Amino acid sequence: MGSTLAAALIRSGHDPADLVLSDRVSARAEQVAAQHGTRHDAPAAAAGAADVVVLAVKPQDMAALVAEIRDQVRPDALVVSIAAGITTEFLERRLPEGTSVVRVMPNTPALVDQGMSAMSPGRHCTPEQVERARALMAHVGRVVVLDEGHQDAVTAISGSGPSYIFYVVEAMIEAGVLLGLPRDTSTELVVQTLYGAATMIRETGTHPTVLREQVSSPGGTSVAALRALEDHKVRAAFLTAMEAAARRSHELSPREE
Ligand SMILES: NC(=O)C1=CN([C@@H]2O[C@H](COP(=O)(O)OP(=O)(O)OC[C@H]3O[C@@H](n4cnc5c(N)ncnc54)[C@H](OP(=O)(O)O)[C@@H]3O)[C@@H](O)[C@H]2O)C=CC1
Ligand SMILES: O=C(O)[C@@H]1CCC=N1
Repeated sequence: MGSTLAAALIRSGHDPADLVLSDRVSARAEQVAAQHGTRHDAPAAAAGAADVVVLAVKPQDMAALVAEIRDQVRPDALVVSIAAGITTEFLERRLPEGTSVVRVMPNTPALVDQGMSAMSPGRHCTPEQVERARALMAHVGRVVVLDEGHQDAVTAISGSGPSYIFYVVEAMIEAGVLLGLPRDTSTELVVQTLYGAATMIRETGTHPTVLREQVSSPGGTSVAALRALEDHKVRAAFLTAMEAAARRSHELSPREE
């Protein structure tokens, strides 16, 4: 996710020379930096040189990373975390008093500038810093600012969301193959159907229920399929799945000693 954001910043016109990438494995940072023409450095040195520090490690690695960089973070720096489950309070307690922190949940469609990010500012952020973080994420798609209490739900819906969509796409492609279509034809049919349906929702502003009803001719094929989905409790499965994701996001918040 970190390299996706770096690539997007460069696409949007940021000078690669202004970006410094880091990874636990320095050869990996070096390789990604070479790919994008950015600089790379050890985490503490990179943080010390930055006016915006983006933390993009797994939640389980966050405490160790923050301990590594805390003495180098500039007093006027803005620290942006994209980690699931890591609260602004967790970061504020570990960074020097008064450090400005923003929690952001992005998603992988940022890779094609169609990301969805939800951001929640910490206690010390000024309105200008909130705007700066918003502008940063706006380079890779849409941004909403919301209360941090909603971040586990956001993680379940838009953060992890692409994985469910890809799963449904996989299943539909497989169904096409089962019905005798060549795999590449099935893939093209499914991908364009997904793209078309998503564009319709966005461009018409019509509720998905109405759009679904428009496809479903009385006594026809769509209702036959939708009936089977209801029989298999697919709607309930989605609700349960997203509750599980939100619960997991909450579990990833390390307990304070
Ligand atoms: N993938 C996604 O769709 C999304 C991910 N996120 C969040 O983004 C974060 C990263 O996720 P993702 O990109 O999937 O994870 P990855 O494991 O692919 O990337 C994290 C990278 O950080 C490195 N790392 C770990 N500890 C340190 C350290 N102390 N200093 C420097 N680098 C370190 C890891 O090294 P190593 O492999 O050796 O551990 C790894 O290369 C997570 O917190 C996740 O919740 C948020 C939204 C969407
Ligand atoms: O699966 C995960 O934990 C991360 C957070 C949101 C999307 N991917």
